[in-house]
Amino acid sequence: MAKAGGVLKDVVKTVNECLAEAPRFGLKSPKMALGTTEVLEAISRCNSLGGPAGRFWTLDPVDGTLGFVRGDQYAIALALIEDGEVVLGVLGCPNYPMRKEWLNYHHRYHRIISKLTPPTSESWDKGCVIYARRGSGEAWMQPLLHVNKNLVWPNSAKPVRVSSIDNPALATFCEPVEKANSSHSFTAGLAHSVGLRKQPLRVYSMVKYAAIARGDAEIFMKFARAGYKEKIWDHAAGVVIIQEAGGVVTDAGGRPLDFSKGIYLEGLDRGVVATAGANLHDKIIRAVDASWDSSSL
Ligand SMILES: Nc1ncnc2c1ncn2[C@@H]1O[C@H](COP(=O)(O)OS(=O)(=O)O)[C@@H](OP(=O)(O)O)[C@H]1O
Ligand SMILES: [Mg+2]
Repeated sequence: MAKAGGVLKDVVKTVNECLAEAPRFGLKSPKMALGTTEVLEAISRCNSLGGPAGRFWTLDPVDGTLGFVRGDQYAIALALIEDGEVVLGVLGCPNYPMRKEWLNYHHRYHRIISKLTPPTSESWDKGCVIYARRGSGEAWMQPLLHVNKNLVWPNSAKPVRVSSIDNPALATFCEPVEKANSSHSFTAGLAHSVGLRKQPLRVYSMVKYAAIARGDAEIFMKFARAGYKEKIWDHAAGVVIIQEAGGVVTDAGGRPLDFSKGIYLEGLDRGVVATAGANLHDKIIRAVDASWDSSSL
């Protein structure tokens, strides 16, 4: 209980610190700091079940729970959904490495490497926030700088764009780390049939979406076991970010993910396929069709 009280105090403090920053974004701050009851009341208003009409936020406070507890990749994913369409997506990726090769390393190795390689002054070591607004044709990446052990968020976002690689032999595909979350054997078969030559990049969480948007990988595939229903908060932010960065995201039938049916991606056809471009996307979708019936999914 004492611990929960401490967390609540921290939450109230953080909420008020954020509200005090509102004028920087052209919004009004409340005249007085909010008390615990008011913050709890605001939180308990979060009861949307989604659906086709209206406007709501969807938040995954820790996406990639396993990655988080292992000190590896995880994401904080926030998206705004309006009338069933994702209109804004923000992905906080606190462990996203500056160098894409580091995404491959085992996290313990990565930790050692990052200790041995001090961050350079104008660059960053790890951690970024990626965001995009529907229809803007742009996605942005704000590096998180670690200054004197504190996270600093200077206003220095850079545009990100998907990779221009469309040759499968040069493309990297990423997928969930856990076999239980997506069939590694099915994606290995697909990879072989479309001519992907590189080892899969297995990364926890929606950092996979971030990797496609940043151009650090070209393909993301997830094929969960039959009966598993994907949740909107595990995809919404990533989908709009990849699309605005120039990529393609659909289900395995080539249809857009449907965020208008409540908390699940109802009607999702087999799995999720995100790619940097249309050519890779066509190839994957055709390969799924060709091999689906003989798969055990
Ligand atoms: N059985 C099963 N099949 C498919 N998907 C599942 C399954 N169980 C959970 N989940 C959801 O997948 C989210 C983690 O997906 P990842 O792509 O990060 O997978 S992995 O951790 O890299 O293996 C994970 O998100 P978090 O709970 O936020 O970690 C779940 O929402
Ligand atoms: Mg999640």
